[in-house]
Amino acid sequence: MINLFYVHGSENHFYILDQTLLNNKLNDNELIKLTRLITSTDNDLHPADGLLVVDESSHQDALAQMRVINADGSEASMCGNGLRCVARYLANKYHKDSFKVETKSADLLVNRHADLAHNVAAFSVEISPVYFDGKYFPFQNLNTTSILNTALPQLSDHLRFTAIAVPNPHLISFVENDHDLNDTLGAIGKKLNDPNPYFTDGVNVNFAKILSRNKLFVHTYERGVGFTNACGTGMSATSLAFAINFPNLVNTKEPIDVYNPGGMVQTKVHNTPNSQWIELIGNATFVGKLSISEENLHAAKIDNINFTDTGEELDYQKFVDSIK
Ligand SMILES: N[C@@H](CCC[C@H](N)C(=O)O)C(=O)O
Repeated sequence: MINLFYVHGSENHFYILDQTLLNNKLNDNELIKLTRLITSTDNDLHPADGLLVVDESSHQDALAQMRVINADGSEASMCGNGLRCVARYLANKYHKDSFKVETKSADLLVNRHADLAHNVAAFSVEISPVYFDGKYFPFQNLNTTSILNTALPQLSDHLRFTAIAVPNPHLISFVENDHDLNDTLGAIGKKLNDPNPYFTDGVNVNFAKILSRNKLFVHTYERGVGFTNACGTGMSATSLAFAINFPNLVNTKEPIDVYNPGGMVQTKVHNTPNSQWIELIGNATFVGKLSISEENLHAAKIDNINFTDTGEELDYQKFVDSIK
């Protein structure tokens, strides 16, 4: 039997599959079918936004490789909440606290962090490379070549937007009321992730409320998923947009507290002319494991649900209560 680990960062849930444990690795079609199974709401599995696939890396510097398959079967170039969970998985497997993980665009540094609370393990992960260039998030028909605190009347009659790839694409807006934070976000997120003339590859859409100096609440409509409890790359890109668009409200020498519907993370923005990257610090919670035969993994089939709970979720919920 093979274990699929059920994990979350800020309640952004995934299953981790370690391909190195299999006699025969799943091919890409099988990975997509498995992702559709574990993200479907038509079964009794714990719900997830995607599959994190761990494999060997051919890069000299990297301990292992992580791939991210979204619920709709598309592959993302990065996942911040997922990388923290994979970092914890690899840290335990290889008895290391600091190492690099190969992702689609870069080998990223991860470090074990002090627990956030009793039994709430945490990791910090590098979010990079950062791009403002439209070639990393192709957009068209918006009558602009860059989106940096820019009004986009095609999308909204009152909001301004910033687009940043980290390196997956994010569109960000700072909003003032709950209607925009939820309903307008849902409408724009859906519009830009259905076939549309503006972002033809889709885009992750993050709406943020500024709570105070170095403090944000971020809500995300994810490409390939829909509304999510939290998006690690989204909170990182939004923190950078916060520092750029509201320099009087951000001290980049201090962490930014980023609250989200599933909890909170901290970000550290590194924004110098020569280097832009973000450090994302947050929980990496292992809720439990689902045991499944290798044959059923290949067939994307579950005969009976064999799930073992770790008990960590109870402690995570206590942590969330403590920050409310
Ligand atoms: N939840 C993730 C981002 C996952 C990828 C995204 N859906 C995309 O397609 O870019 C995170 O925590 O960063």
